[in-house]
Amino acid sequence: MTLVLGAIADDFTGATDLANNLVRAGMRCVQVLGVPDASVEPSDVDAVVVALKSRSTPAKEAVVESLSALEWLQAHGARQIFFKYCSTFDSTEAGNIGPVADALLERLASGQTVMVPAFPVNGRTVYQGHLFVGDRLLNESGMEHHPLNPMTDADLVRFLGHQTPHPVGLASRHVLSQGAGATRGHLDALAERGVRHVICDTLDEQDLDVLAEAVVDTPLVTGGSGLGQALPEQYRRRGWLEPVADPGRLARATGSALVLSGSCSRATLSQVKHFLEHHPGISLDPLALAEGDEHLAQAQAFAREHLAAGGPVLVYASADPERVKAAQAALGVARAGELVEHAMGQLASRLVAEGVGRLVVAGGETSGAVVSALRVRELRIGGQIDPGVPWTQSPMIDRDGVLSLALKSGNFGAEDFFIRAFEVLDALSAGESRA
Ligand SMILES: Nc1ncnc2c1ncn2[C@@H]1O[C@H](COP(=O)(O)OP(=O)(O)OP(=O)(O)O)[C@@H](O)[C@H]1O
Ligand SMILES: O=C(O)[C@@H](O)C(=O)CO
Repeated sequence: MTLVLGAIADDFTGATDLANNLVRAGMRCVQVLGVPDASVEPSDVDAVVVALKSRSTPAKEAVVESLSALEWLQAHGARQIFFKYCSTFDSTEAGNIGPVADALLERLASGQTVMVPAFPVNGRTVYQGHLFVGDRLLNESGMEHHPLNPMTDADLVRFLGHQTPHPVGLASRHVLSQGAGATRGHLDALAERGVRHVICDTLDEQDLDVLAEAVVDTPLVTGGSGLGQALPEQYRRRGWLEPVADPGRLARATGSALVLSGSCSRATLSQVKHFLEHHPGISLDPLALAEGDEHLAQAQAFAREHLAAGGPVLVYASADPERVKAAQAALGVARAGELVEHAMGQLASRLVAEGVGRLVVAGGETSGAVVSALRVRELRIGGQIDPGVPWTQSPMIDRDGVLSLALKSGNFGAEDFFIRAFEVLDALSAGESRA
């Protein structure tokens, strides 16, 4: 089977976000977790999104994994490659976006790629190369407190310049406003001057359409999921896609309802607060996790009791910046994160074994830890809960039935997300397959 699009996502929620937009724009798409074996054949799909957990790993590891994903996607004929990173450009100065993009370009023998992080429906826009979250610059949006990759510079041309030895350029709104032809011409002119990475301004969906038309024939595109919502129309115009009746249909969801939250992003903190006003929840503290198994056992017992009473129930490590900093000062940044992620993975596998069948996970790294612990290999994408977050399903590993999973990016979703997600799932599995 020849793929139209092969995507490599640097975290699991980001992969789901992109897959969601591709499905909503009419592509048949599957999300695989990790690089599949060479023998795995994608069938009846136009796109595969390979979800990696490479956002916060050392750059060399991220490059090796991304190239291995590329090899698999190329072996299945992908016409275009999409490197998906966060709409808030999450990475450290020594981080992975530049090195991975450079390595992919080299392997694809291509001289240039666009960088389009914007996702306007979720308030991520780029103007004069500066990334905004709503009406705030990235570095004043709360992202400056991110536990793993605090974002302290909104100027993406400058920031990416720290991550690549190659020149970084800009396609400004002024250029985009002249249409796809002018934008293509601008990119070509930059390429002639050796500009390898082009940060693209994007204010709205129309800008995404212009960009998609300008780059549909380039071997590599990079960005957030916004570009993924615009590319399928360009593929259709080229006759590469068949019409699909309902690419987001899900099976009936069963089992009890659990929320695991390891995200400390602003949106998640308000979702945790809102959930706790209506349903039971228990917090996990990395300092207590470091002392032994007792703390995790208590959380598990609490969740089990409330799941038996009907659920939904929440287990959360989500904490405000001061508490996160205190844990990191005592344990180190990596160790604090690992303790929480390990605990979330353990809870997920134990509680799913006991009957949880509907699971919401908040946070990309947290989602990576949870789906790895659950040994989930592939996700079918269903209807959307909020922009960027669909319900997905995977076969249960050790028994019959399906596990319904919603992997929520830290800053996505309305305040009532953790509660409404289960209502949306009920509606989806009652036969209304699109939210
Ligand atoms: N109380 C805490 N103290 C220190 N670290 C924590 C705490 N709670 C969670 N963490 C860690 O913070 C990190 C949060 O990253 P994660 O990717 O899960 O969320 P996010 O960044 O909000 O989501 P996304 O990447 O989807 O935007 C994880 O490594 C998690 O283990
Ligand atoms: O692009 C986004 O904001 C999300 O899909 C994401 O990557 C968060 O982890």
